[in-house]
Amino acid sequence: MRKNIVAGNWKMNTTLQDGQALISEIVNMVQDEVTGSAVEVVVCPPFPFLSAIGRQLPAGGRFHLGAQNCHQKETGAFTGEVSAKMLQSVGAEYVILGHSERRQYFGEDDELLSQKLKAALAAGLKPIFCVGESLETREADETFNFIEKQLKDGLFHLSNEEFDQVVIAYEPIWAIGTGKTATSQQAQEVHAFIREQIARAYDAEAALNTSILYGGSANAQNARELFSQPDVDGGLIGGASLKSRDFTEIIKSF
Ligand SMILES: O=C(CO)COP(=O)(O)O
Repeated sequence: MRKNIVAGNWKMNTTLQDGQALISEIVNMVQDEVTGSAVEVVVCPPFPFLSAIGRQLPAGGRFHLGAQNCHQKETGAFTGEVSAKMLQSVGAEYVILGHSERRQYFGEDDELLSQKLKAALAAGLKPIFCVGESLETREADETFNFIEKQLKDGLFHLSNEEFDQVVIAYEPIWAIGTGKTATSQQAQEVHAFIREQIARAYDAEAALNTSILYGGSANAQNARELFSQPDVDGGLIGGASLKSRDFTEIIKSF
């Protein structure tokens, strides 16, 4: 079901203590200041903090717990890895998959991501599936072709029922951590294109029902303008999710 979502991707940041202080501030601020608007908040801390941070989220409210990755297998001899089922068992509801940092630094390709998607869905997790082009691709005027291929090869193999559970995040690589946000027009253009591709691969209803988030230097100053676009249903926030005031302001931007 299409919802407004603000998700914080903490990446490899904070200690347990810093993370607990951060989430306690965020929960208090959001509870005090965000009253009416129907926006879901997903917090994605590093693996070791999931349980502890999850316990700090008020149950049954707008807060939800997410992880940043999972392994494609359910169990087994994969030293150092974490399965989707494990994440589910500590309270995670979402998992980010296909982030450009995973694709770039850990060699995750469409084939592997397809397996991870299946594993996440089988464990009852909702994937936040990321797509996005590099600066080179944008400058070569290949953005739409590139996104189309990422969706086709990575995501559109899912059944209708499986796809229903998926949130998509458009994260142009050139905007991640660079302070260079996509303009609201650039974001809207790609989001509308993604929706069109969903309609083609599934149907119009699936397209209308999918939440599509923007990520890449989204902050307290530009969130309102980005979120006002008709096909932008929220944000996947990196740096600004580590500052309680900024993250709360982004949540308040709806
Ligand atoms: O990669 C991101 C979220 O997943 C975006 O990161 P920044 O908000 O730090 O640019």
